[in-house]
Amino acid sequence: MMRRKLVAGNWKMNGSLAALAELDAINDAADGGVDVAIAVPATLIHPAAARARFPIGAEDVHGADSGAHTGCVSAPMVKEAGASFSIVGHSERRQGQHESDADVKAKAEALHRHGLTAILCVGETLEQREAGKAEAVVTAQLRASLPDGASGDWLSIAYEPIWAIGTGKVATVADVEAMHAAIRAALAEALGVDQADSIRLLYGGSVTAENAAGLLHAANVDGALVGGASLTAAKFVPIIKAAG
Ligand SMILES: O=C[C@H](O)COP(=O)(O)O
Repeated sequence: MMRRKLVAGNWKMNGSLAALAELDAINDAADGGVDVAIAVPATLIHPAAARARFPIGAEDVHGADSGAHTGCVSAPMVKEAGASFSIVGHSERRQGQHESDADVKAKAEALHRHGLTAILCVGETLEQREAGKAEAVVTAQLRASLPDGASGDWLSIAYEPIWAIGTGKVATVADVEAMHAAIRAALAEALGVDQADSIRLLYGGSVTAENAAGLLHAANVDGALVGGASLTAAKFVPIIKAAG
């Protein structure tokens, strides 16, 4: 199956109204044969969506639609603001905000309920990798957080080894290919081969213009989830071009 490449940015807790000027140059690069998307802080979704000609998303949503959840935003809220997708299960939320696999599953299902798409993140710690448990940890995480009705129409999976995030340490192409093959096999077991083949698998963790081409054209790699290098057009546009 031909899966279009997706280069997604994640601004994390960075950016400002002034930073939205970066979107103008990204608009031009986003007109090619590669899907481009950027997740921004909740406060920037509305102005970013007005300025971008590609999908703008949230970095997280709550699993419920509304209620007593101080500080959280829901899928219908980010949709109203202009988001068409959200990241869920980023390790910075699994670790920093103690989110469980069940939480992540509920968040993804909330997005689907409201017609939004999801990028669901999984990844192992350095300790787990060094203990030889990386594939077991990641596939268990995936199975437990996989939403009901999972399909490539609305779901992508991002493999983000935690030790590679923001560290400048990149997984080798061989390691990424091995993990993505394990993820694809786990998806096939859960969903059947056809559904599993429809789901895009992104790699995230210190992706830059320099290493993007090798990673993006590796087997079973259908795109990238880019943190630091998505903050400026100068760094992000070459990654989009490397995917093409
Ligand atoms: O969501 C993006 C990832 O956490 C990767 O971040 P990074 O590119 O800054 O390493």
